[in-house]
Amino acid sequence: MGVIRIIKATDREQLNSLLDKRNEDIDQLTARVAAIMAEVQQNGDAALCAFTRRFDGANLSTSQLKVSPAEIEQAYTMVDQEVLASLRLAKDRIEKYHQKQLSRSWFQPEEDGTILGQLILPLERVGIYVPGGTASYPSSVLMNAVPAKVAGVSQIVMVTPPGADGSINPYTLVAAAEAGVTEIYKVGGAQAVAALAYGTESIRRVDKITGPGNIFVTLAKRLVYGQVGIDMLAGPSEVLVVADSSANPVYAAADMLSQAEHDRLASAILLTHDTELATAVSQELARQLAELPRQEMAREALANHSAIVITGGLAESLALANEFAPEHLELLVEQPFDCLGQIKNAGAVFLGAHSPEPVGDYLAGPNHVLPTSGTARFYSPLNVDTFMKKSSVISFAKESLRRLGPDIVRLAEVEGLQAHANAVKVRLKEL
Ligand SMILES: NC(=O)c1ccc[n+]([C@@H]2O[C@H](COP(=O)([O-])OP(=O)(O)OC[C@H]3O[C@@H](n4cnc5c(N)ncnc54)[C@H](O)[C@@H]3O)[C@@H](O)[C@H]2O)c1
Ligand SMILES: N[C@H](CO)Cc1c[nH]c[nH+]1
Ligand SMILES: [Zn+2]
Repeated sequence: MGVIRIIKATDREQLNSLLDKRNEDIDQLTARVAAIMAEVQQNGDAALCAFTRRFDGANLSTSQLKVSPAEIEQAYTMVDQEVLASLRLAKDRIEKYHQKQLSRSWFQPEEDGTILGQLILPLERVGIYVPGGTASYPSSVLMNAVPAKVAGVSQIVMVTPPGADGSINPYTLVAAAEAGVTEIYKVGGAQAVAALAYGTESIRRVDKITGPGNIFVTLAKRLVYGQVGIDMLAGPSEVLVVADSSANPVYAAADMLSQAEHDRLASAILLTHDTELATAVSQELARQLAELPRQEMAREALANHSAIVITGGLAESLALANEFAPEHLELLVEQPFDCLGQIKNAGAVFLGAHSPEPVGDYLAGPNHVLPTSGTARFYSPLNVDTFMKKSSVISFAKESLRRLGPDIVRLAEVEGLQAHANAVKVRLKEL
């Protein structure tokens, strides 16, 4: 038995267990997450400090939850200048890409003077979750804060778990300063999501929570949805590689491991009709895995949430990819653009041998906060619209009401809503 199982696409039972497993853990953990959130709702900052001690090992007083300007200044003295330049390059590319998404309010006049339109406005106060449990994620700071800034959000509140010494990774802090984050709090997990949703003594509640995180963060966002807005469910990372005989097994394995190393619950799947490639990728995975610092985590992800699936051909691989609706879909095939028209469900699609998934994680430009667990069936990547909301605008001219009023009255009466009809009738009498 290798580091990953090889199954046949005709083995529906195995395939279903792979698909269902994604929700198994979710059901088991929801109660635990709900209990954490109830505690924050009742005890505010004191609960935040207690959970931060328990889960992150950091002993913070309530007055230390908020990152001070001095801590940000100190972070700038600690970072490598080359990395800072790379962060700035990434920020620029992400900003340029997201500027293309910005929609503006519009107004459409009609001939008789009626004006219809849409106000498109930024949200006022958003909370961005930046993961920080087992790795640090300055890239996720940029992916959240840059589109928020492009949208025109004035208050961008960041939460991220501290290390055991109570500090935040300096690159995370510097990325936040570069991207225009306005408040930063040292708290992570479900407790941070609860604080953003309900508010505590030191964290004022927000209008919407965005950002990725582990299963605890993702379930917490699901629980507060409705009380606040959320972007999507962006949980443990996933990559699904569709490969034909032209694919390089070294590349396929490296790309699968790039996501497997995120989390024990991460998933890396290869769909191919070439059995020789399947064997070569399996061997490569074992070889490359042995050299990774986070091999323990990646090994678990490969063993429990991943597979190589042998399909009957490229068409079947693509159909199955749509069924998985993965966060990241890589097309390691000879003619990737020929496949694009058949893709229905994927957070992001990476075409060809020179588009490994980490290109998108860091600086291609598109957002790396993407839907997981099959939710790419209905969710989109984080984008500028996530940080905006719309109001319809209706200014009816006298002539429009005279002409269309009788239709409104008929439609209201057929619904049995006489008061609605009357609001038009009292005016029609005078027109
Ligand atoms: N889908 C996306 O767009 C995307 C993007 C980047 C990262 N990710 C994912 O983000 C995640 C980052 O995970 P992470 O763990 O490193 O950081 P994280 O910040 O998401 O989670 C760390 C927090 O989890 C909580 N936690 C840990 N164990 C707990 C337990 N037993 N009970 C209750 N709470 C507990 C703690 O509060 C801790 O502070 C990974 O799953 C990665 O794949 C997803
Ligand atoms: N692959 C992650 C999204 O699932 C994003 C990320 C950030 N840093 C590295 N990777
Ligand atoms: Zn990644």
